Amino acid sequence: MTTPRISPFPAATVLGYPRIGRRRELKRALEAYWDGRATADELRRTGRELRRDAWTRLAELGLDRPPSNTFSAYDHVLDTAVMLGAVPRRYRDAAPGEVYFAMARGTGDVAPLRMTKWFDTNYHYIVPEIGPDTVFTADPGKPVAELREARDLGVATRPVLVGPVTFLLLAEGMDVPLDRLDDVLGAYETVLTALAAEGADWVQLDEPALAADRTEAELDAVRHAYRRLGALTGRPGLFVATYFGGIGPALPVLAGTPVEAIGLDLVRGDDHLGDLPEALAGKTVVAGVVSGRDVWRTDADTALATLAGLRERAAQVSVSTSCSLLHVPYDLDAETDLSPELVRRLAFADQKVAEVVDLAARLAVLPSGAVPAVPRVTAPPAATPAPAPAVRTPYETRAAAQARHLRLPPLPTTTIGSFPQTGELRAARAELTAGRLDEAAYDERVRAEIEQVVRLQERLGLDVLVHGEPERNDMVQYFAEHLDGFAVTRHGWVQSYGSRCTRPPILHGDVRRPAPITVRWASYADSLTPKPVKGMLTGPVTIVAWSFVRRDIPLRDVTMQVAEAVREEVRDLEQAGISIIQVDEPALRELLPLRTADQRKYLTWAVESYRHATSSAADHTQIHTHLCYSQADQILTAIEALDADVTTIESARSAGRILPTLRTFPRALGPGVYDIHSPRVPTSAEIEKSLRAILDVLPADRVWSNPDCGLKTRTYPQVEEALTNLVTATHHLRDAIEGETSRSRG
Ligand code: MET
Ligand SMILES: [Zn+2]
Repeated sequence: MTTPRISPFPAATVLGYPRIGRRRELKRALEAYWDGRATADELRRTGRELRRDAWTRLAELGLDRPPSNTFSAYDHVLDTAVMLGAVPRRYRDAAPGEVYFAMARGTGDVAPLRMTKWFDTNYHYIVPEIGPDTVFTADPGKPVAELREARDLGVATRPVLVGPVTFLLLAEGMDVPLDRLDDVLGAYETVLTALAAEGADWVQLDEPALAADRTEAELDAVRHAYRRLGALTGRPGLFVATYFGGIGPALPVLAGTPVEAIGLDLVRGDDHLGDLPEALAGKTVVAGVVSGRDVWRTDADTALATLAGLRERAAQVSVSTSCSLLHVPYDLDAETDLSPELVRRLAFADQKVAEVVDLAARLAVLPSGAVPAVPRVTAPPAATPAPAPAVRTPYETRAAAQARHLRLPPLPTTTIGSFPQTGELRAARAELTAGRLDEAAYDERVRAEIEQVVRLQERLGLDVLVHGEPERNDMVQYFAEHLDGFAVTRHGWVQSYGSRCTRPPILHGDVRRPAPITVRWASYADSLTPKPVKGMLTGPVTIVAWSFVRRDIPLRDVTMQVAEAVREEVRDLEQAGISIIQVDEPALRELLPLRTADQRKYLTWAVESYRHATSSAADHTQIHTHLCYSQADQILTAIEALDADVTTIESARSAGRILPTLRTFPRALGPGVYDIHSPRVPTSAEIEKSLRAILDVLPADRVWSNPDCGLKTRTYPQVEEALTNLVTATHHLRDAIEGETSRSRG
């Protein structure tokens, strides 16, 4: 084994940087390309410009040797799959330039790869498919090209790759994905060699999977992987970045391998600090003291104390972000509407880069051995509402009261809330924001839209109607805009997946509801029709999950404050005569802690907050909840504990895989019968088949018929056709059920 000659790791760094563009240039370029309005060359040019801007900006901010290969045309896990040659056979027929997007988005005939959330973030990655006979053929093209591209601009960079262990653990298609480790490592060796030949002195391998519970066998795989890569001749320096939490037992394992640098998330995983293994003495510790997951300014004194303490124990300490800055907006300076008091507390990506640079400078002049005392911060007392007596009467009693009150047919048909957001509606909203349209005129447009949506649903013959959510730009932001304690940004976009971005609100103070939020829209819809109209609210957990949340009081207390506001809204909807109220919690699973030991505590307060929000409802008021995205099976007990009368849940997209686990669910359920993510309209035969599969596992008197999720990303023609088919299929089965009931009554 030859010991590589490796230059010192930079004193300050970031693990990654946003890539969608300050004005969402990548989003626009991708969508233009997909619609045929732009060529592949134009798309490539946008990519090059965005990379150039990122490297230049990082250099301006004082960062030496920034990361490269953090750009992605869609997703970095997908990039890794392609780099390793793991392209499933069914995509190989796509035109050469189209294979990548075929995997991400599907083609006319082939469905895309599955997509799911990246650890406990709201970023979604494309799930690689690895089978026993996947052939790994390394293609270092992308990381090598970016390294070269940056060098041509005069910037030396550190290529970033998803690490082999995390890559395999995220893949599906094998019972024990790590069985393929040696084959994958062969491909990584080729890539590392190519990068070294191109002049990379360091390569960053991201292993966030180490922040979750890992078995002994998995830790053995980590040891094996980094011993093997470490033994490679002529390789670059290896920096293994871990993040999203402490890595516990994986730390001594990593420290026992030849990797030169180890990245630790010291924002979430400060439990590391107590027992840093001796072996770190020879390593560079890349200390993630600046949070990459939130928008708060770092407390410099606390961070400096941590860094100085670490320096006593490691060969070198580099100051870093806790994870990639992918999860925060670009630049606070672009925000002109935030209050100065709030701005003083905030840091977006560029401000965080400045923080790591500044901390590194302060650490450098701190005499060695000097460990500043950690300042004590006392959290302000919070105004948390005491949980309400969170029990409704037993389900059977409620269900009977609701049946009398609502008189719904078997297999009631409904939708999840949103209807298509038309271009006109978005334009009207933009006009309102720009001050070219007044509130009254805007409200008129919204009402007109509500009326159309109600008429459409009546025409389609749906049983429980919705108002269609036309007033909402987003299911969280809309509530944030109407609650005290939140601020919303103008340009604070964060990539959610592919070309999709969200603008998370900033929850910075005590939450209060100054006035009813949704009541007038729901009441208006209700006034137009004799059919029941379902009120539509976002649940407390989802509101906090999709916001940047204050850290001075526990998340549980923040969530209870939000729950109190939702509770007031539920009460007001009920008083306005709305007898079905849906409180959505699609993010319940997302906040689930990565470590099993922490999960129960979270689920307890999450459920408590939901029940606080909904438990004041009268017996005859039917509470619905909605969850989407797969993996609901992992938290089914908590979903049951929400105690909603009706739970609608995504099922069609994942081909009914969740159904067997629902067999014993004690209350009514609406597993989706129509995948709203696809522009393809399902036939009534297909929907009937889905419904039959549901009726195979659930009693007919507890089943609802509805799509997987809201319809706002679809077009009206698609929605009309799909819902027509949904109603036809449901009526067909309903007739059969009613026939049976009358026969058995004899
Ligand atoms: C991501 S869940 C969305 C639920 C919401 N009520 C909608 O229909 O859009
Ligand atoms: Zn949904």
